Amino acid sequence: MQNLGDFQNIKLDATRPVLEAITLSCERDQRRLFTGLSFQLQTGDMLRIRGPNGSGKSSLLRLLCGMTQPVSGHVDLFGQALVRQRGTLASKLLWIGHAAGVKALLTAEENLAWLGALHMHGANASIEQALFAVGLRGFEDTRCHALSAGQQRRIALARLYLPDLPTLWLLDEPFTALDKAGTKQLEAHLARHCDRGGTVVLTTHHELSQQAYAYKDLDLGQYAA
Ligand SMILES: Nc1ncnc2c1ncn2[C@@H]1O[C@H](COP(=O)(O)OP(=O)(O)OP(=O)(O)O)[C@@H](O)[C@H]1O
Repeated sequence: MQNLGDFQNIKLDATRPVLEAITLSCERDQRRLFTGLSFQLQTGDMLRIRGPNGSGKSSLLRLLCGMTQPVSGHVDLFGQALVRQRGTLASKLLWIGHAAGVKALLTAEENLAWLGALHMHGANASIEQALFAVGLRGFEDTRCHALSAGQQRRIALARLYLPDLPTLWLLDEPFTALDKAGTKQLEAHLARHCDRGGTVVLTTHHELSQQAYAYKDLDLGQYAA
């Protein structure tokens, strides 16, 4: 079994953590990706997870939202073990995966209604406004197989503009396929969310603008064997 490295604790100032990783170790296909990873995130924190392809960024995000289990260690959410909150996770965190996840035969509006269904109910006006916010005005009724990769990504990201969202956002490669304007807009939206007391964890190869937000950095590549 290959050990790709140990982590140091990331010291993030804290009272009651929104999200806490406690000595997490992760394996995939009997291959050790990381060991002893610990950090805490508070309201207002933005954590960027970066590192080379295959270093375990998406795997870490999946641990943090309870989709997979660590080989050792655990994740706490709002001060309680995440595994004991399985039935209520949709109201506590929002995860957007690295694939756009849209259905080709559904329209932009239908896709967003479906993607947002875990967090909101009804409210067509909100769906329309969210699509407008990501620049898809006029594409509401277009089936997604007729949209570009960047436009499909924008549908997935439109979830971040729906009302009554959980405050903790876990985003896997959210900047993929976005143009410069879309990237800038998303950075500003994430910064605004944190300014309002939200918490964001994202994986990306993209260099975030330091001016947009004083984000924390976790470089998995530093720990690769
Ligand atoms: N579905 C899977 N089944 C088994 N192993 C997987 C699976 N997906 C990824 N892996 C392995 O887990 C390791 C980490 O993958 P992961 O997707 O977490 O990396 P990453 O840092 O997000 O990569 P990238 O920058 O390419 O998105 C890789 O070695 C990969 O081969």
